[in-house]
Amino acid sequence: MKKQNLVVVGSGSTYTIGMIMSLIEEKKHFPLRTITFYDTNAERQEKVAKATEVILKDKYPELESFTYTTDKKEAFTGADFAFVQIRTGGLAMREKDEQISLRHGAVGQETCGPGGMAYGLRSIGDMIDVVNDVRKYAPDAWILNYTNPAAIVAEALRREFPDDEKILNICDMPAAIMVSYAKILGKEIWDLVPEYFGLNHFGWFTDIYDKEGNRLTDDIKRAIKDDGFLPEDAEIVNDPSWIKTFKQVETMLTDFPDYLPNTYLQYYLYPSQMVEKEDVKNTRARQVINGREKRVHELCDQLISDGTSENAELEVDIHGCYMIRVAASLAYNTGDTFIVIVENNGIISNLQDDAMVEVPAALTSGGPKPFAVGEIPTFEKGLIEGQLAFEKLVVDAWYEKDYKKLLQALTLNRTVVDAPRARKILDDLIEENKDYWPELSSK
Ligand SMILES: NC(=O)c1ccc[n+]([C@@H]2O[C@H](COP(=O)([O-])OP(=O)(O)OC[C@H]3O[C@@H](n4cnc5c(N)ncnc54)[C@H](O)[C@@H]3O)[C@@H](O)[C@H]2O)c1
Ligand SMILES: O=P(O)(O)OC[C@H]1O[C@H](O[C@H]2[C@H](O)[C@@H](O)[C@@H](O)O[C@@H]2CO)[C@H](O)[C@@H](O)[C@@H]1O
Ligand SMILES: [Mn+2]
Repeated sequence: MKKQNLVVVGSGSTYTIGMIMSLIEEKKHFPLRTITFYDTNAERQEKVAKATEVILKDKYPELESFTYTTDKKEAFTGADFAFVQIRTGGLAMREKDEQISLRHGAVGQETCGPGGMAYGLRSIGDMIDVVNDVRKYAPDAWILNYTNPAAIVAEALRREFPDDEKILNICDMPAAIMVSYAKILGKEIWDLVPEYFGLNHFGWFTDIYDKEGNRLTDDIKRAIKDDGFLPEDAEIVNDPSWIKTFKQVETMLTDFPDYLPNTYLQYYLYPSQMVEKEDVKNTRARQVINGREKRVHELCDQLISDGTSENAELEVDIHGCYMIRVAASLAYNTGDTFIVIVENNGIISNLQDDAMVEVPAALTSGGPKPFAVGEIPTFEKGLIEGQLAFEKLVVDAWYEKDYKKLLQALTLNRTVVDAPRARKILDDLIEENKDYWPELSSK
């Protein structure tokens, strides 16, 4: 098995330590020769890198080298895989997005509605730069992207790099949901075979099977209706916000029983209820700053001062394992099935070809081979087409620097709807995003 050279882009991320633990857990499936960290923020990167050094010394002694750098050439030369997880504007800008939306009575969320639009307009330029930089020094590397909003980023990268067949955008949410299904069924996530369709953070499981072909969908639906639904992945199992989110699946399933929903549909199906639950002074970004970010930084400080990982609480999570299993399937041509984001081209037969859809695909060294979904029903198709138009308008607006298209996008979005409200939100977002968005043409 060829050992891989991995570069983590955005290595100062709050997810990096979990990713490292997952790389250690999964070393049989995805053995590494080298790990390199790349980040634009040297200080943020250094804390995570120094803690990573301690963990790797204890748990990955066979690794040939671990380095961290802010130099692109040094980072990307020789890479086989780039795992990309950047956040342009940081959690501080996420908080602004969420607060502005909420102040105008709309859902304040990282990737949905106005927050998703604002974040998308910040991410696109940096993501295009990252791909160009990786390609300059590692023309054949796989670029696996987690950077959000993945739907908007994927659409922009599709337009910018139409011939690049080694960029793959993925999301861990369907996998995190499957971890909960697996728990209900008394199985492992990797024993389950999903049938799923939609856009990123906007989709449905139509069926779940086991590897022997037994259909388990009704068992899962029954269990959710009888006992409710809870997160089970280590990263979110005790998080009150995620517990609330998973509980909402039961309501969605009662109202719309045909398919098992992605948790993110709560923001589009119950926007008023979501707004009522939120506190503008303590949106999700603030909870993450005081929660995951603080916890990860304290853990790094402890590892660095102890010089050993013996006493540290280190956990493997689905976020890291999912990315790694995807990479292993691409690297070693195993053809395993994962839910990934690809260009439609007839997969969903009654949806436009140029949509970036989230569907199961067999991952081979020749890339993802998605399975046909066929025709989808009117309700889900209608919802998807509205959301897709929103996403495409946002990317149009970034390229064309067009205010009008952003107003159209927000007005179309189910979390906003009202045109005067869309305009107020947009104007406030423009003010706060001066350093990140392109300067927009005429109002
Ligand atoms: N696709 C998914 O399902 C999924 C799941 C979890 C997180 N994410 C995404 O992963 C990303 C990281 O999340 P986080 O909460 O850990 O954020 P974070 O702010 O903690 O980390 C992001 C890191 O990226 C660095 N960075 C910013 N711009 C950069 C650039 N141009 N080049 C290199 N590095 C850069 C920052 O300095 C920071 O260290 C976000 O985009 C988040 O939305 C996606
Ligand atoms: O609000 P946050 O920052 O806690 O989460 C936002 C992200 O939520 C999803 O990722 C989950 C993931 O599904 C779960 O397995 C675990 O690793 O936690 C993550 C969140 O903490 C979503 O898929 C991402 O796109 C969001 O960025
Ligand atoms: Mn996601």
